[in-house]
Amino acid sequence: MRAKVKILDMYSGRYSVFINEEEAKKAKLHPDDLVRIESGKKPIYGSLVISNLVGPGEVGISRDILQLHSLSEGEAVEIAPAGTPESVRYIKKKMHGEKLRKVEIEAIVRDIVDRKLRDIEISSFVTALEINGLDMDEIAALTIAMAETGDMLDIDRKPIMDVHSIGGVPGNKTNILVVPIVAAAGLTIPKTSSRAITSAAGTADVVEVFTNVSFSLEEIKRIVEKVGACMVWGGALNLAPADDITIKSERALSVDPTGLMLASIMSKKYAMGSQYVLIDIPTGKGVKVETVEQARSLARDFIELGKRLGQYVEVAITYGGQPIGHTVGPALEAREALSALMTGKGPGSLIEKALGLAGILLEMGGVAPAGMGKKMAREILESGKAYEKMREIIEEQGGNPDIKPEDIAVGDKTYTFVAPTSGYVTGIDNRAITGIARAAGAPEDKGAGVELYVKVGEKVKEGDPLFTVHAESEARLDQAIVFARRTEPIKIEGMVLQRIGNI
Ligand SMILES: O=P(O)(O)OC[C@H]1O[C@H](OP(=O)(O)O)[C@H](O)[C@@H]1O
Ligand SMILES: O=c1cc[nH]c(=O)[nH]1
Repeated sequence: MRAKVKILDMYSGRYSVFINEEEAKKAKLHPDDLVRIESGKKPIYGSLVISNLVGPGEVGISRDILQLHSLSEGEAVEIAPAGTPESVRYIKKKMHGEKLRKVEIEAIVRDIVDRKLRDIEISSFVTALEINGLDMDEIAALTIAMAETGDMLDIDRKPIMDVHSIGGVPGNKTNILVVPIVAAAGLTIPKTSSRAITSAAGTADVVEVFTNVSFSLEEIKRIVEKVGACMVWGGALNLAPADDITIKSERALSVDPTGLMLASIMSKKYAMGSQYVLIDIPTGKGVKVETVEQARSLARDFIELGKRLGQYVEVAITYGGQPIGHTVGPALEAREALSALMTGKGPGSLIEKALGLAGILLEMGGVAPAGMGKKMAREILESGKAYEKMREIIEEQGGNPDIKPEDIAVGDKTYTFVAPTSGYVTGIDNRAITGIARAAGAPEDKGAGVELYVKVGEKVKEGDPLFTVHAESEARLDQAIVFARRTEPIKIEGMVLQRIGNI
């Protein structure tokens, strides 16, 4: 059918194409059908919404589509049902546990990027990967397809360093310290991050509290050539564009299938032209990797994948048994990271992890002798050079370099949980802490999150504050309180752990 474009002032979070009820009946189109819009340029695919927001002879376009395609009000286009793409058959193959061929993986990725696959099909792909996994041939094919369906950064500098965490541990604002330390040592580090996947705050969500994170590739190039570093959101660029689309399904399901995680991380590194990559694998109870053996096996996969992509990869297995630092949630984490950069001091878990990772990168990049990287990283942090570099990054990315931790607003609806008994903190449940922060509204509500007053091993007295939940609305705060009461986020025990009766 022929129709005139009507731009609808809305974002639906997907490619939505609106058609009037009468027109849909005539054209035998049904809600959520995949339709193709032909305008003489690249065809656009979207899911059908039947609505009287548009009149007969009109096709409504949500603003999501206009982010990557140019269509103008009143433009004449042709709408047709698109039919099920062949790649759905390949997704079903993976559902049944079969190995996918390179061409099949390429077809899935292309169809994700072209929006020929709808949310339900993408979620099915993510679920099939969570259950049946991918072998290294499939992972390498997926990584290259994800990178090559997008743009590639070409910076004329050497060496190009990069760091990426597989995430999962709450409060992991570590790379916000690592990047400026490494750049202050003169190395180039164009860092891209994703938004939260399973956590309450991805690095991109936290950095966005200080400054912009959405840039074009040309802008990134300019920023990196000027200050040697950036801290940007991968999803804003047309860089491995399938990544951010699959992450939406992963976030909704709170899963991060291993093969997809490897491809997600390494496709972004490949597209940024990174030559030396450090991967952080937080390991411990309640995170993505629970044992050191599993972490070693995943480390080998990252190193092998790096070899196939021509990248030198090292891996740090880090302690992830409890949250990093004392804050969880974008604004709270931004405060803690900024304060650590300004003063060179902060919670041991944050400072030691950041210095450890930065030290490895300084050695990998050849600016610190073997074994001396951490010491050099500490000097850079404590001398204020890392903070100066952070100010430059914030400014180049359009933020206020003079921002202070206390300028950052956190959710003013609060509730503090106290110790029900005296004893020792014997465990902090990572999943429960993330769940509370997410129930409070993080990462979308930047001020939402959890502030922890105790860490494992500390002694507490009955009534001592354990943690405060921050939210931006009373309703969200209530949800977080209910969630917290259903779980046991902080375990307190005396020296007698259990009493076994004589029965
Ligand atoms: O913890 P979850 O949300 O599962 O993982 C996502 C986070 O992990 C990575 O961290 P970084 O950018 O290397 O610091 C991602 O980029 C993202 O910020
Ligand atoms: O960028 C990231 C980080 C963790 N897991 C992913 O899938 N991507």
